Amino acid sequence: MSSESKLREEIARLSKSLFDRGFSVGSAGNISAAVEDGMLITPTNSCLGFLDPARISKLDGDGNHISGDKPSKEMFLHRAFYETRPQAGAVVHLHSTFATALSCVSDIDEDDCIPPITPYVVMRVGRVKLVPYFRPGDAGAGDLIRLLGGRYAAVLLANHGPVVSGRDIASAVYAAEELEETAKLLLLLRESPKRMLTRENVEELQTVFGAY
Ligand SMILES: O=C(CO)COP(=O)(O)O
Ligand SMILES: [Zn+2]
Repeated sequence: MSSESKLREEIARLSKSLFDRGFSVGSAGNISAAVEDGMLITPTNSCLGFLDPARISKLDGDGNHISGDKPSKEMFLHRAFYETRPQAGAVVHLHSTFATALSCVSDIDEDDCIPPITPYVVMRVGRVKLVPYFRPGDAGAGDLIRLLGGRYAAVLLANHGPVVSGRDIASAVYAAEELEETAKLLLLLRESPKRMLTRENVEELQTVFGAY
């Protein structure tokens, strides 16, 4: 099996895993992975639980649709990550419940909207930036992500949901899950006085495990 065929299978397998555990519902969300001559991305209006690997869309390096079903309308978000983060090999966009709930809260810190409450969010996701609301499929959100210059591996789209990049498809999926669980903790603890990780704690994690 070619490496692209394996990647197609991997996208379908991990997408189904996310769907089966309720990280995505209906036809929400999209997943992409970089390939040598462009990228693979889930088709628009497809359900992450029932992808046919052979029908996953392929775009060339300029974003032209070259094969498979019609690509996700959020291809702009995905391309913005690949263009600004050369280390990114995959991107996951979800409407996962708690991260999306947090994206609708009006008083979150735009520069650190998923603050580090436990170590794994530092180790797998890093600091998360809030991107203002755009209609789904509006290329403007991609333009804003490009303006961030690759400083964030993940962003939260206001009133919409997270977009998370990783070195490969498994890392991007794990990071999206970690972001969701952290959003859940933050909302569970919203009314409680909290002991957050300190700047020293975060720096130690970045030194030992690498910065995201
Ligand atoms: O999450 C989505 C829109 O933001 C789903 O869009 P697509 O079905 O075009 O991938
Ligand atoms: Zn969406």
